[in-house]
Amino acid sequence: MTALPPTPSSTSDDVIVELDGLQKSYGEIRILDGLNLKIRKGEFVCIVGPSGSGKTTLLKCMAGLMSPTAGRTVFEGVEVTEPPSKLAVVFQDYSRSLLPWMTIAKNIELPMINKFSKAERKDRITEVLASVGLGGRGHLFPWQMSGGMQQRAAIARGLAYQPDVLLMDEPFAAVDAQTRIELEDLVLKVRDEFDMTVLFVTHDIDEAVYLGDRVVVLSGAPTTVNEDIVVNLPLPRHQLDTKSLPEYSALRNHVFGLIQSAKSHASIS
Ligand SMILES: Nc1ncnc2c1ncn2[C@@H]1O[C@H](COP(=O)(O)OP(=O)(O)OP(=O)(O)O)[C@@H](O)[C@H]1O
Repeated sequence: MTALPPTPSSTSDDVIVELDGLQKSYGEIRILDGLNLKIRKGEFVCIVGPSGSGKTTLLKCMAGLMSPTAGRTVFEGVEVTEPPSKLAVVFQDYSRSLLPWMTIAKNIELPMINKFSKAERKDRITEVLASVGLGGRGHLFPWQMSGGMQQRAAIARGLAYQPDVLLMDEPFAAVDAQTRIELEDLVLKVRDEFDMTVLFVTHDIDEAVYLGDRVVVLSGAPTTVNEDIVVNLPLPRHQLDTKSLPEYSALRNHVFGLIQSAKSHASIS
């Protein structure tokens, strides 16, 4: 069997996001059980875990959309107590995150209105639409676009104010398989273009191993980090070449095994 890469060393000066004993309970039920994690600038970190392990809860706490019960998230050296301006979130449900009565250009402009001049906003809209393959489509309304195009628009909106960190919660779960492949490669491209750190939650183990520089595997709730795996697959990733590598199969099998074991623990306890 191919040897698995080592667990990353977590001490580094260029840590951009740190989870420090993050705990979250809903009433009496503890979901996140003291998570510790360091994410370095420029990393693409995928988070996988069994259904109900608290992935969305974790992202909401990191984004300042929800307060933890204990512990904290530190973003660029500052404890998160409200949504940080240099952090953007892309959710799974693009149909609810885009406003249907506004064109795509207006949707993208909205979060920038009090931050940039009109001319700057116009330039940024043009730039991000081109980056996500929607150049010249800004005049369309969301309901005039396919699901894949709407999700591209949602990504463009996240990119428009040039966040340092992009949090993505199952962003491609609602699109067809072909579109999903295109969007995976799109997100790798914009990560490089915009020099961003990406934290990407997914159910899809293949997707996590394909995209990630690291894959963080969560246990079942009450959730801790089960394993933090460095993905040493060559860059740039390629849908066919990367997925044909024995190292790719070894990693995906390893992650699959961890999730299965977390699920069986969850059903026993
Ligand atoms: N606002 C809330 N109030 C009470 N319980 C909640 C709330 N939000 C989530 N939960 C519960 O917390 C647990 C974790 O939910 P969460 O959505 O974070 O998990 P997840 O890993 O993202 O799930 P999935 O993989 O199914 O999307 C679930 O049992 C859920 O029912």
